[in-house]
Amino acid sequence: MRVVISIGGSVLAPDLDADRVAGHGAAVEALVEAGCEVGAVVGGGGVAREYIGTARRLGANEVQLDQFGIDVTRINARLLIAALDGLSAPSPAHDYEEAGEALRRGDVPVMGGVMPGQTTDAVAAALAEYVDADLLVYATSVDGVFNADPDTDPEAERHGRLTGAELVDLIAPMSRGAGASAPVDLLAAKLIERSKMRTIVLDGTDPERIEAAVLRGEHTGTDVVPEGCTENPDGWSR
Ligand SMILES: Nc1ncnc2c1ncn2[C@@H]1O[C@H](COP(=O)(O)OP(=O)(O)O)[C@@H](O)[C@H]1O
Ligand SMILES: O=c1ccn([C@@H]2O[C@H](COP(=O)(O)OP(=O)(O)O)[C@@H](O)[C@H]2O)c(=O)[nH]1
Repeated sequence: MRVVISIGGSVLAPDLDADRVAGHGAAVEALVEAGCEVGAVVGGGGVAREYIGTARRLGANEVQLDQFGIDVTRINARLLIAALDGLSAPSPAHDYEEAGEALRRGDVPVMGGVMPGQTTDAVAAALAEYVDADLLVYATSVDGVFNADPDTDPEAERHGRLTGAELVDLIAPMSRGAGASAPVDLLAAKLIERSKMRTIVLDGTDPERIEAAVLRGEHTGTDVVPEGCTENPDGWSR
């Protein structure tokens, strides 16, 4: 199975704790040992937001702010590379072609951001489409896609299963306005719909959950499945 894992910055490096990063590296290694081809995309988290906040106060424009974010995602990607112990290329891939070449060589490509105007959610969706992945996993800070923000609404209910089109419809209103927060961004949702990519959104704070979802189909988050998919094979629906 070929899988792309998107690890949010808030999940991988909220505090630059080495053990946490090592845990995510170990999860990727376990997937490779189990026979998966793995690509990883890493986000910027709170550190990126701090840089962006400071640079905004200094008068930087939105594209410049995104460049700060991209730089932080790439530094976080280097942290994951350090934890992968030679399993990956030595530096984060700059684009999808470089990542695809690494995958063909048998390495684990690790990416951060690539261009202003999007987030690493979209990078992960594009990489998954580019390498024709079987599965895309968003390891984020919330356990799936809810009908309201679970961080602020205790009544929020999780969607267990969505189609790509339903994901786009849910995310679109969340994405209006600066600073809007959503479990995946709108461009990512559109790429998932277009590519019909099987996708899981889950709480990845414990990296073993990522392993369980990929290897055994066990998770409590949200499955995004192609339109009309009714199958319930091993490791898919719960
Ligand atoms: N309907 C929703 N379902 C799930 N999460 C939501 C929703 N609306 C807003 N969110 C927010 O989306 C955020 C996604 O995680 P985020 O902190 O951006 O992590 P990451 O570092 O993985 O990108 C969470 O803070 C969550 O509160
Ligand atoms: O291809 C990319 C990826 C990231 N970013 C910038 O980097 C920030 C941090 O990335 P992301 O939001 O994916 O991090 P996460 O929320 O996963 O920690 C984003 O808000 C954008 O400003 C960007 O401009 N282009």
